[in-house]
Amino acid sequence: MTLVSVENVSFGYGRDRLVLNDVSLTIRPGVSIGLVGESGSGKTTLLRLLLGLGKPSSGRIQFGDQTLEAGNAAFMRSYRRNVQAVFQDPYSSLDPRQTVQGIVSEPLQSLRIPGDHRQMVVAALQSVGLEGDVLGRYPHEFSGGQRQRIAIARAIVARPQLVLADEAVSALDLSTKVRIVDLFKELAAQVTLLFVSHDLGVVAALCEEIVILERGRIVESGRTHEILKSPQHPYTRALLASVPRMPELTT
Ligand SMILES: Nc1ncnc2c1ncn2[C@@H]1O[C@H](COP(=O)(O)OP(=O)(O)OP(=O)(O)O)[C@@H](O)[C@H]1O
Repeated sequence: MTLVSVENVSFGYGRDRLVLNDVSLTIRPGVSIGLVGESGSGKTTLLRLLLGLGKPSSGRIQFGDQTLEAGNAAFMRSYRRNVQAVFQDPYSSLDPRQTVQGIVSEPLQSLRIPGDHRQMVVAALQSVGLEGDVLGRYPHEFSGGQRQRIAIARAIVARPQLVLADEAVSALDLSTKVRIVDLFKELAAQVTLLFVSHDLGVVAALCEEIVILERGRIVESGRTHEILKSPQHPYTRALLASVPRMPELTT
């Protein structure tokens, strides 16, 4: 079964250079995938296309049996219900004028999801390790790690099938990073993750499968432990050699 498939997708911002070149990958329910590559390899661009924030120059993205079409409002509503995102910077990704209640309930409101929103928000906050007493507080009252928990609560409150995380732990200090990676690990039992990172150590700790992107092309993909054990492509070997692995994350 397939949740989302990226089929032969190419994309360029300008006319002359492709930032993504014939990229194909399959996201299956329950199988978290790490998308790894150096800065500029096209990870964020692929995530933007997966969110419907841009259109492939060629190829397509399928959600079930439907093709992702950013202009199709009805499709996008059901897609957004199922596909949510967490971004890198927990300082800029939360609206400073909104309370935690407002921030976390935003997908419920914009997707017009019926039910007791307050209760759903409290449940989402609890599953990221925050208590309901934070509801009336504002982002500036929280640390970076707590803000990232709030952003994760917002991503899971509508019970999506897939969460796209873009360098979601990169801006955090090491001990906070370890705790948020642990939280993502717990979440991976309930929701499929596409975890974008330049940090192979983090991805190895979280994802069953890895896709390696080099300058817009997939050079290697497969099961994480196999790729870590015997990387086939020189680029993967170079990435493995250059990334400091964190022992507490790789067990
Ligand atoms: N809005 C844009 N307009 C033009 N070029 C862009 C734009 N956004 C990204 N690029 C270029 O596309 C390429 C891929 O960028 P992208 O941000 O997708 O890579 P990345 O792997 O996510 O890198 P990073 O880890 O640094 O975020 C880079 O060469 C970048 O300069």
